[in-house]
Amino acid sequence: MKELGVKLTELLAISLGIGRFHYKNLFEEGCSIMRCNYYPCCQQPNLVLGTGPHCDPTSITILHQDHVGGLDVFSDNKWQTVQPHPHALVVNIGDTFTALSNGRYKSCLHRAVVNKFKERRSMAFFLCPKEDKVVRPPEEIVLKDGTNKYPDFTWSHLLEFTQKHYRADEATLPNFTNWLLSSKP
Ligand SMILES: O=C(O)CCC(=O)C(=O)O
Ligand SMILES: [Fe+2]
Repeated sequence: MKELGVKLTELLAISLGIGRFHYKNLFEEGCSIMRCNYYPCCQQPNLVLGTGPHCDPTSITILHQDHVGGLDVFSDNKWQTVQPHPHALVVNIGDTFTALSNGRYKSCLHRAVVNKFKERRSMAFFLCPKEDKVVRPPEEIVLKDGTNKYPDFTWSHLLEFTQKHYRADEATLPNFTNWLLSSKP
């Protein structure tokens, strides 16, 4: 999975007009995360969310959902179902890649809903940078954009923020930025 994730960063780098292997080093030695989600059936699915609305704080998520379905993404101002496909994986951009692309790639707001009749499983692979390496967009992009939209940070700091201080939601990145700037001496 990590190999696939790193390949995806190559495609993203090409699309940004920077060197294909620009992000390779950052991720190759990173300690990525695999999460297995289990959603039991629920008598009152309208009152419950399997996973509340959030953007993944990580860089790229590669998700496999079973045939039941329940993943929604927020797009064009509404929640839209991502239909499960047995031969397809879902790839989402996370907050760290938003920062790495100076905001050109937006992290994807999503959630998982439950249903009354069928339990559901999904597996999410989160590509993470090496913990102590600095997350910073490429110089070429910052020069073109005229500004660095986010302060430099390390994945270990964002991980700490989302594990100990803040439950990931749609505003993790701006809140993390404020936390980082206010906690710096
Ligand atoms: O179960 C799903 O489809 C989504 C899970 C998810 O968003 C996550 O694990 O971060
Ligand atoms: Fe997620």
